[in-house]
Amino acid sequence: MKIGIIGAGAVGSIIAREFSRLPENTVQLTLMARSTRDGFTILEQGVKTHHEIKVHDVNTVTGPFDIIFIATKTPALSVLQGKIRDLTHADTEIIYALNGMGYDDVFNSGIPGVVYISGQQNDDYIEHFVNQKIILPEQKYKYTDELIALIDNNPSVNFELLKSSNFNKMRYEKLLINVGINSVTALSKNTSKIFEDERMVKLTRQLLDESIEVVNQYNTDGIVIEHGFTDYAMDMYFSYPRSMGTSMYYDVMANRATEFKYIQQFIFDMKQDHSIKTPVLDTVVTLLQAYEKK
Ligand SMILES: NC(=O)C1=CN([C@@H]2O[C@H](COP(=O)(O)OP(=O)(O)OC[C@H]3O[C@@H](n4cnc5c(N)ncnc54)[C@H](OP(=O)(O)O)[C@@H]3O)[C@@H](O)[C@H]2O)C=CC1
Ligand SMILES: O=C(CO)[C@H](O)[C@H](O)COP(=O)(O)O
Repeated sequence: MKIGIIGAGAVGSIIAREFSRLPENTVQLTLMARSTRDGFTILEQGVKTHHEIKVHDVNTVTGPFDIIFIATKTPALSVLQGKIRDLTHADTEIIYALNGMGYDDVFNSGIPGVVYISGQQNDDYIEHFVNQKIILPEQKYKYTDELIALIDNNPSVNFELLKSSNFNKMRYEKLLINVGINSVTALSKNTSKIFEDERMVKLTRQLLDESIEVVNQYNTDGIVIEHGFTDYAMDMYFSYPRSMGTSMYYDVMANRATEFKYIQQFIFDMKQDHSIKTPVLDTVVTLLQAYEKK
């Protein structure tokens, strides 16, 4: 089976590191990014390890692959639209290893994923904080089912690639997790340290409460997010290392475009009338929109 991973940052490198432990006679792996390099270094629990997994310039690669993981940032999706034809065949399964919602139709055979991998790409190494898990919708997959079986039968691969019949709810929950922490870390330009401040906790809770209300009132998937989800999300944030940022925080710190269009803006756009007052969400979206104006 031929697997391509586009994106060799915090998420793509962890996927590549784990899948590279699958037997070569079952999986041929190609890791791609915007530029070529001979490998990458991951810092985990204070230890740096170099992995000699070649990163190819995506523009020099031709497929076709049976499975492609897209682990870029969402602004790259439009750039990849032209390239993807060279990398796929009629049955290629394209898995979005991305945060956010609203981009599923960019590729015809796109499969959404809920990504729980937390890390940060620095200049010469990638810091991995917690989790290595991707959840997919419960359905039959020609190639991905085979990959899941290979992972399950290889104890050296420490990666959870799961299917869940509860996928739609999990996806909204991950979106809400990102709306909460990504907004406040990006806009304060600070890491999870901000949750030492009671006012930041209160603000984040209000943002989550408003966003949950929007999701519950307007989603068309029959999803109900329990109001206790705010406590669950806050407990998750409190458990993060204080030095851990979010992908949106790192984007803002590096003065890059953010993924707000498919995260905060997606929830904001769900509102079809003014029956729900969402002052914190509205302010967050306005500030992130203003940040994008270059
Ligand atoms: N970081 C995190 O903790 C988490 C991130 N996510 C989500 O996962 C996705 C990936 O995030 P993350 O790994 O942090 O991102 P990074 O910024 O660390 O890495 C992005 C990678 O995509 C590559 N890339 C960007 N544009 C293109 C392009 N046009 N063609 C080919 N490659 C491209 C970059 O290439 P190059 O290296 O050459 O610059 C880089 O390797 C995002 O949607 C993010 O929100 C989800 C959960 C956690
Ligand atoms: O859920 C996570 C940890 O696994 C996320 O990494 C965390 O909530 C921050 O968001 P991002 O996905 O943008 O890094």
